Order: sequence, then C-alpha cells, then structure tokens
Amino acid sequence: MASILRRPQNVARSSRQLIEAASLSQTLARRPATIPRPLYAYARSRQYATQKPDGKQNAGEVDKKPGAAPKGMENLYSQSPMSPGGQPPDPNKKPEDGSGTLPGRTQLSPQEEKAMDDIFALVKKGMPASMTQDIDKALARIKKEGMPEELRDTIKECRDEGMSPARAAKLWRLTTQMARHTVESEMKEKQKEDEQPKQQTSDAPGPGTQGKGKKKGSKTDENMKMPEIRLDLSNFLVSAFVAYLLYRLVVPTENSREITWQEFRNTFLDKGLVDKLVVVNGNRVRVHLHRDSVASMYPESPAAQAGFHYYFSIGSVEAFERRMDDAQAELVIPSTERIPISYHEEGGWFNTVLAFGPTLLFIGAIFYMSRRAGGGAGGGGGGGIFGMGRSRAKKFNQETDIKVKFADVAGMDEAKLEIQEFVSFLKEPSVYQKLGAKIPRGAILSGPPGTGKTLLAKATAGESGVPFFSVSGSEFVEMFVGVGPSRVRDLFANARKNTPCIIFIDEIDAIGKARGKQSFGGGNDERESTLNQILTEMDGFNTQEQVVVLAGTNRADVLDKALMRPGRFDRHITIDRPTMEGRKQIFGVHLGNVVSHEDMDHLKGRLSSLTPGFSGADIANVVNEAALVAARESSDSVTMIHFERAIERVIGGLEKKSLVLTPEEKKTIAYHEAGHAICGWYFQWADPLLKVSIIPRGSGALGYAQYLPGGGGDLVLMNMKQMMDRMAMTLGGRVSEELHFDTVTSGASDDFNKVTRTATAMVTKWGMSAKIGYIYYPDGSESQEAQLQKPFSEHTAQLVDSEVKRIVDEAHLQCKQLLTEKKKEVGIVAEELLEKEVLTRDDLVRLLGRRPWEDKGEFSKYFGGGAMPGGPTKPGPNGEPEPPAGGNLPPPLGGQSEPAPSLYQGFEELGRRWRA
Ligand SMILES: Nc1ncnc2c1ncn2[C@@H]1O[C@H](COP(=O)(O)OP(=O)(O)OP(=O)(O)O)[C@@H](O)[C@H]1O
Repeated sequence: MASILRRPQNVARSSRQLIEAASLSQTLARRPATIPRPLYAYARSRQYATQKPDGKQNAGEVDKKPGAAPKGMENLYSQSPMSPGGQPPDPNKKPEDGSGTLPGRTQLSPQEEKAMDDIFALVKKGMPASMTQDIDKALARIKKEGMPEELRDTIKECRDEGMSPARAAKLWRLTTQMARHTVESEMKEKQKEDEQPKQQTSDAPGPGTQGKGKKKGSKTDENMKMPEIRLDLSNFLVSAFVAYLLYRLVVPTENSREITWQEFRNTFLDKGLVDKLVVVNGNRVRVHLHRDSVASMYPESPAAQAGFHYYFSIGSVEAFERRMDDAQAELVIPSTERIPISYHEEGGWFNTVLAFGPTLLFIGAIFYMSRRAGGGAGGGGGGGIFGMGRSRAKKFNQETDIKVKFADVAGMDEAKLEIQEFVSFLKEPSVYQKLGAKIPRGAILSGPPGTGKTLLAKATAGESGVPFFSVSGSEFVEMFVGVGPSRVRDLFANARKNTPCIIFIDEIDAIGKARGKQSFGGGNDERESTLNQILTEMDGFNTQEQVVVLAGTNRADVLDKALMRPGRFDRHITIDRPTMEGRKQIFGVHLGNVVSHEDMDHLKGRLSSLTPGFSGADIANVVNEAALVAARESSDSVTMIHFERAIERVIGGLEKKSLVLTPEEKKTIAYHEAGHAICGWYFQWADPLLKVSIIPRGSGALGYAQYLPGGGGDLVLMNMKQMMDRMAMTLGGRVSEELHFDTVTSGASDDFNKVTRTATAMVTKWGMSAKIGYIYYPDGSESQEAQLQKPFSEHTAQLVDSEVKRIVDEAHLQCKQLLTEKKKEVGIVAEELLEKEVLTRDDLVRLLGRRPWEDKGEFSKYFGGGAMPGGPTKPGPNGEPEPPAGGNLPPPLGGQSEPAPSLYQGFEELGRRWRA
C-alpha cells in the first residue's frame, strides 16, 4: 500500500482499471472463457494490497495458496536465477536496525546485493584496511537505504532500449548523487559518534584548561581530515557503482530466463499476465508481464522483481505473429485488447562503440603521433603538421648538462688546438671582428669511429659555456617528403634564437653525401633537398651571428664538395686513432675512474703498448672491462692481470670453454701456433711475440699468437724486409703443419688471406714489384668504377697474379727453411703449449733462450727481458748495422684506408673454419 500511495499515477491507473473492470464485469461473466484477463489480475493485485494475504475470498482455485507455484510454473520458480539464496525481500519487512529504505528508494534484491558485494570485493583488493572498513560501512548503508527508484528505472531503460549519451549522463549523475549522499550520511554519523564521548569527557570533571585546550585541538584536526576522506570514498563509490551498472547492463542474462513457447503460453498468456511483447533483433521475444499482478499472485516468482524478464526464441517474426494471432483468437481476446508487440534492435551501445572503434583508433593514432612529433627541442617556427617538421636536436644546457672540458679529451693535441679557436671566437668575438676577420662558420671532424669526435665537440661547448644542440644526420631523414629540410630550418631557427651556440651534427654523411654519388637508381630527392637546406642555412648566417656548426663523420671522403667549401665548413679536422703517447693520455683519463694500486706510469705505458690501433672508445671499454673482471673475482683493486684479460677479451672475445676439441685437433693447433711463435722469435724483422695460446675464443679463433706491432711504438712506415718477415711468420702455422703431420688442415685460410692481401698491395699499390712498376691500382673498396671494371688490362692482371704468387712463394720458402732448421724447437714449444695452453714471452725465453735480435721501441721497457741486450744485428756490407730497407718505402701507415697495419694488429687468428 505504502508503495502505491507513493506513486499517485499508479493509484490513478488502478482506480481507472477498477472502474473499467466493473463496467466490463457483466460481459466477462457471460463469456465462456476460463482465462482471467489482465484486468482481472489488476483487480486482484489491489485486493492483495489492501487485504491480508491470508484472506480466502476471491483467491480463485489456482491461487489458493499464495506464494505457491501455480500449475505449469513450478519449474520456472524452482530454477529461477532469482530464487536461490534465501527468501525474496519482503517489501513490508522493516530492517532489523529499525531504519527502512529512504523515500524514493527501493530495497536491493538479494541478487543485486550479491552482485554489489562481488564488485566491491574486487575493487577493495589492495586497499588499506581503514579504507575497506569505511567502504563496508557505506555498502551496508546502501543496502539499508535502498537504491533510488530513478536510478533503477534508468538502468532498466538502458537495458530495454539501449544506452544513449543522455542516459549515460543521467546514470552518472544519479550514481554520483547516491554515492555522495551515502558518504555524507556516513561521515555525519561518524562525527556524531565521535562527539558523544567528547561531550562525556567535557562533562566529566577533568583538568580544566588543559582538557579544554586538547579538545579544541582535536576538533580542528578532524575538520581538516574530513574532506579528504569524503573525496576518496565518494570517488571510490562512484567508480564501484559505475562498474556495477556496466556489469548489469552488459550481463542482462543474470536477470532473465529462457523459456519455451509452451511455457509462455500456459503460464503467462493463458493467465492474462502478459503486458506486452518485445521482439528483440528479430529472433528473441522479451516478455513484459504485469508485475503487480504477478507479485500479487506469485510473490515468490522472480518475475515479480523489477528488471527480470522471460525470453523465448522464435524462428521467424512472421511465424511468431501468426502463432500469437492464433493463440489470442483461441482465447477469444478481441482485436482491440490484443497484446501489443513492438520490435527492437539491441546490443546497441556495445555495437556502437565497436562501429566507432576504427575512427577512435585513427584519432588516437593521430593524437599520439602529434604528441610524439612535438616532443623535440621544438620552439622553432614551421613545425608542419603536428610538429613533424620540428627539429629533433637535443639542447644541452651549458651550466647543467655539459660538464666535458678539454682536459677530459686526451691526446689529439693538434685537433684541440684547432678547435680552441672556435672557443675564443664564441667567448670574445670582438677580438676577431675589430681586425676585420671573418669568423669561421664550422668545422668537420672526421676520423674512425670512437676516436672522440663527439667528445671534442662537447668539450668545445663546455669550454665556451654556450648552449649545445646535438643532432644526428639520420634524424633529418623521415619517410615524409619535406620533413628533412623543415627540420633543418627549425634547427637553425632555434640556434639563432640562442646565440651564441654550437650545433653539432653527428654522422653528417647520412645527409651530406656527394649529390651525384648517392645511388645508382636516380638521386634521393629528399636527402638532396635536406643537404641543400643545410647549405642555404650555413650561407644565410651573417658574420655577426655566433653560431658554430660542427659536424662529425667517419667518411669525409664521400661528403659533398659544396659542404666542404670555405664559408661553410671552413675547417677540416682529422682525428686519427691515437698514437702511443695519445693512448697513454687516454688511459690516464679513464684509469682515474677505477681503483688500482698499480704504478700508474708503468701501467699506462704497458697498456698503451698492448693496445696499438685502439680508439679512445676501445680504451674506455678496456678499462671498464678490467674493472668488471676484477669485480667478478671479488678483487679490491684492478690489477695488470685484469687489464690484460680485458684486452684479450676486447680483441678476441670471450674464452669458449664449451668448445670440446679432440686430442688430434688440439695437437694440430698447438703445432700451428708453435710454428708462428718460432718464426716470430727467430726472424729479425718480425714483430716481438707476447703470448701464444690454444684456448678457443668467441671470435672463432681456435688459437692465437699475439705480437706487438712496431715493438709497441707507433708504426709509421714498413719496409720490404718487415713485410717479408711478417708474411713468412704468418705462413708459419701452415708450414709447421706440413712439416709435422702427413696432412694439412683448413685452419690457415685466414693466414693466407692476410698474406695475399699484403702481397697484392705490394704489387698494385706500393710499387714493390719490378714487373708492374710504380703504378697504383685502386681496389673495389676505393672506387665504384673499380668495383665494376678492373683498372688494368688482362695482361696486367696476369702479371699481377704471377707477381703476387711469386712473393707469397718466396715468403713460404723463407718460412720453410727456418722451420725445417728449427723443427726441434717447434716440437718443444708445441708440447709445452699442449700442457699449459698459454705460453708467455718468459716461457719462450725459458724454452728457447733469449731472442737473437734486439727488441725495438719501448717493448723492453714495459715487457722486460727476452731480447739479448744489444743483441746481434745483421752487419751491413761495411760492418755497420744494416739500415732499414730504403728505396722502396711503402706509403705511411696508420691511415684508415691502408690495409697493412690492420692485418697485423692484435691476434693472428686461425680462422673461423678450422674444422670445416
Ligand atoms: N680522446 C679521448 N679522450 C678520452 N676519452 C675518449 C677519447 N676519445 C674517445 N673517448 C671515449 O670514447 C667514447 C666515445 O667517443 P665519441 O662518441 O666522441 O666517438 P666518436 O668519434 O664521436 O664516434 P662515432 O664516430 O662512432 O660517432 C667517449 O665517450 C669517451 O669515453
């Protein structure tokens, strides 16, 4: 009753129907139909609402026992998803605590309560205990006070008719309101509870002023805390409610049950309980019942719950309509009172989201790209669409970011001197300007990788204390046309805003390649226009603008000539691999970062002798590796042994302990290496030997002999004698195999490669063959033309071949003579190697006696004895020591295009395919 009174429109509807029922009663009585009509149900519902349910009058046969399942409906009730889990809520029953549902709200059904419990339990996971207690209380309050009817109606609307933006907004508003209301009432109650004991305390006799002061303070604290708790909790509740609503919307089957046509007909249609039918998506029919009638007749039925529906499936809409017509005709329902059927398409909001998915994805992708593209140093003008054309240059702040000074750049004194001029220009431009000198625009730093080009550019910025824009050439290259030039413009625009400053373009060859040479299949327009833009920008500086452009490259030879002309990159600074002295200084810089108790001077000298051809980056790596090796051994300082291991590791890779060799293979390797070692020991011009090993390494070498090219010093020139001795020494492995075994192996292929390359260079480049003469023939790596066509005639080609063969054969003969003579020594060294796996120079001195030739350079200073002091040198024709081979001097070594030094630096590897 109470609920009907609360809804005036219900009262009005019921009284109208009663009047209609009264006027129709005569007709009904005369009808033969046994089925009560919907109006009958309404009338009964009013009766139950006003009378006690145990009243016997007018109950009718079927409904004699209220709450019991009617005939045909037992099955539905006993298996109802709403029925398990205890009794359905009794609307008349007051809550135990005495407070009922609030006005405008309805009690939650047990299933709804359970669903909410589940969702709250899920969201509560991982929350602090204090918070979960508050949430439990709030949840209990919601259960106690019920859910706003408006909210429930909106949920129903969403389920029945689909989600719309207006409904979503309404849901959000109602949910938020409810959550806030719950939290506020909870807080008020808490406040009341807290105030009660305080009142008691203040009423109780206490220590006067002290007590008062304390009370005041605590109240203020509380007031301060409250909004914080409220916000958290209400946010949480809103989230939980939204989750709950979505759950209820997405899983409507929780509140529905599938029935058959027969069940529908017998249980609902025949009994006049059907209000309307909704055909959903043309294949299912949702049955809307007269809830009040169902609730009155069958209070236990889940169909009495709001939001619960029965469904049945249909084959086709036409067949269903025909069946309904037949059924209603059988029931003699006049056409004016037939059950309305509506049609509805569902799955709505989810399908809508799906339909919009690609569009949303596209918008998201564009948004992401625009954010990403906008992440550069930016600030400059024409960023292009979504900032794609903005420069990606990183700007380093001179005060905070660039700590590098010239002192950190060791070696390369000439390069430093050259670049220091830029520093003084940036610091004091007036000195230059007043004399009418034009300021250099930029410098190209070229050299092999890791030689410190970037470091030098940074040090220039660090010393001059100006902003430093660093960008890599490849960052100008994008798949979009026009982005490269646009980025160049942006970079220079930024730089002009920050004058004085330095721009550093690393790997400039990515964009600065000579324009005609870039590719065979036509030019690369994008790259060319980027280069053109750089040329234009560099021209566009006026001499007052203090922007210095430094560029780094490993391939200065491929750069466009226009880039290198005066007025653009005025200075060309070549930074080569460091010399012995340079390596010492670089070791000095990096050794400062590790803990070592070795004598530093000796350590630096020895390490730099051991690392010919290493770049600055290699040296930094060696020092770091040594510290790692020491740490692995739990050593408290890094010692010489650790450094040597690190060098071996950097050159040859890790020891390959897992590789298992057969005894025969080991023996072959030992004799092969012993052959190299004996040659290195007895040939006068061979490089001093440091170590022989037959431990396989990660780089594919099964063994190696380590020499010190140039005796640890800087090898600038090599004469023919040195070359022949080196070649003979390189063939020592194979010759030893020939002399000690009845067959040979494939292990010497790498040696042959080196020997052939040296011999070819002697013939075609260094003018060391009388038959070819003083002619230089470039090879394929030097020019593209040479790749396609040999630079010499067929006749010359045959001559080159025969000359190369002659030189190699001579080296082989020289080696064979020595090793035949020293066959016994080879055996001794090989057997010792088999036993110890690694032999040092001291071992060789022990086995073979001192080397008959004096060691050159700084070798003896850092590597001790081994050579006969002032040992024999071959006398010249007049008894004086023979001078180095003159006349046929090869060109200076050390330049990166020279193959010779790299052939002998480091290890003599046995080749990767020893076992092939
Ligand atoms: N002269 C040097 N003094 C001290 N450290 C050096 C020197 N040269 C190189 N290094 C070390 O090597 C590292 C790499 O050097 P850098 O990046 O400057 O080489 P790069 O020549 O620019 O190489 P790439 O050509 O490959 O760009 C430096 O960070 C530094 O630790």
